[in-house]
Amino acid sequence: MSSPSLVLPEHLSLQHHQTARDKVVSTCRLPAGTVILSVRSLTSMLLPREKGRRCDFCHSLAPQDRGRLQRCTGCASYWYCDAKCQSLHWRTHKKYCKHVNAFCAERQFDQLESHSKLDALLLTYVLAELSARRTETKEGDDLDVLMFVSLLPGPVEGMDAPPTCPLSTSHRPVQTASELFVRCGNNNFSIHSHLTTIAHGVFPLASRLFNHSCVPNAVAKYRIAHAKEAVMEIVALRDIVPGEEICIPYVDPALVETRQQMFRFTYGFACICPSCAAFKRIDTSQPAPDKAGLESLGTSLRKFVFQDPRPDKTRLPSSPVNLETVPVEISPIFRESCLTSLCESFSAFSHDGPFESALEVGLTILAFYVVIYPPNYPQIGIFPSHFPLEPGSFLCPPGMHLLEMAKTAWNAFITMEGAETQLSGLKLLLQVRAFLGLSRQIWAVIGPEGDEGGPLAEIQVLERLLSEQEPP
Ligand SMILES: C[S@@+](CC[C@H](N)C(=O)[O-])C[C@H]1O[C@@H](n2cnc3c(N)ncnc32)[C@H](O)[C@@H]1O
Repeated sequence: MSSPSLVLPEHLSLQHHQTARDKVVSTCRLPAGTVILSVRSLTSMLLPREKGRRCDFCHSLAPQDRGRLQRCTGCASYWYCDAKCQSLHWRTHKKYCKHVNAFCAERQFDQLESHSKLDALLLTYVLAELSARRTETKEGDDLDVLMFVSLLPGPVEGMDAPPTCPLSTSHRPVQTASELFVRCGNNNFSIHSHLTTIAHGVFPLASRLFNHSCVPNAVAKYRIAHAKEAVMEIVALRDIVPGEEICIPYVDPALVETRQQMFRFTYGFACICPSCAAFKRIDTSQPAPDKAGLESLGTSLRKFVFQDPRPDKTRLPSSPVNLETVPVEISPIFRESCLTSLCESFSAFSHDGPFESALEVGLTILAFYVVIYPPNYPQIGIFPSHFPLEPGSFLCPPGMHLLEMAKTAWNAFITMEGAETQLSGLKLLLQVRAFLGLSRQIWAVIGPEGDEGGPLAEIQVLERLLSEQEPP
């Protein structure tokens, strides 16, 4: 399918890519924090666990000051902030409102696996959106639709499209459900708020432009606002030089083992980057390290990354460290099961104590992230109960690791027993300040995203508490 002509902002240009058709490069220097592109979704779909908590149109949380969300009286299965969001959604929702409950109750839908149910609903929404646009334009497809149907198909070509909900419309899209379905899997983004996935969305221009990198120089964030469709913003993580390709991560780079499968099965390519090549040095046919092995690898990793493994001596490295530079004897710690155990321990210790153990394990996780993620990556915390992941989704709650470390050091400080010295208290306060400072630096680059509040608001609260402890 030929591509519609692209009108790009002046700071971007499209060039040929050896295997991924095209790539987008910067035409000038783009400083860290630049919003490189801002685009609205063609369509988006709330995840089932968010239904009734968030508006089906704008995805905002139920407003606390205005009480509960309002239900669609037609199907009673879609919820809105108010009449404004409902009427904005009605242009597409009216096409399946009458049929959606019966469709979801049918055996054919009910027997699908949960990821296929999501595919079926997303495909229904794409069909409803295309049909609404045909009704509105009467002249054929608009640029967004042409862009979507010109996207590279994923590796599901030849696979049957899932069943879709019948639509009430006299303007059916000209494209078949299969033609659209093969472009949904590899061109579908997880919309997140404070790093928690809340919805999936299709953003054709972003899909057309950005290839994947395991060490990306940009990331996608989302702006959610009442009565507006979700907006994706692509933000530069570091200064990008003229002529440099701009890439985003399609999967969480911390998934060093499963990311290869996701590239192959969801996106249809094999990643040959240096980080993926370095992972091949690890013999995954061997059992993963046991508890004692993990502890000793953790100490070695902290020593390698921070020079001094003691929590109060932590300094981030001045020169870049990455998977390629990690000594091969430490590299088994990058097995995914190790990260899961570390995160489980951190979660338990930082909740119930002992906080010193939480800080030690937390530092090992931080060392892991410093190796895996590029600078200013919003340090995604890991939540082990989210395994196994849906393809293409990111590891999400409980939020940014550095902020969790600051909170843990704060909790250690406020629960200190009388016998502990003033010096220990001072050391803990220094740690709170150091972790908060690093966290603030990252969020200053990323900027506001998702719902109101979030990490920036939490940082402010902790900064205030900290200032009350310090002499004026
Ligand atoms: C969202 S599209 C990227 C846009 C694409 N460059 C274009 O010209 O339309 C995703 C597809 O691009 C290809 N792709 C993206 N990143 C890649 C990479 N790092 N290496 C090889 N292929 C890649 C894969 O075929 C993938 O399914």
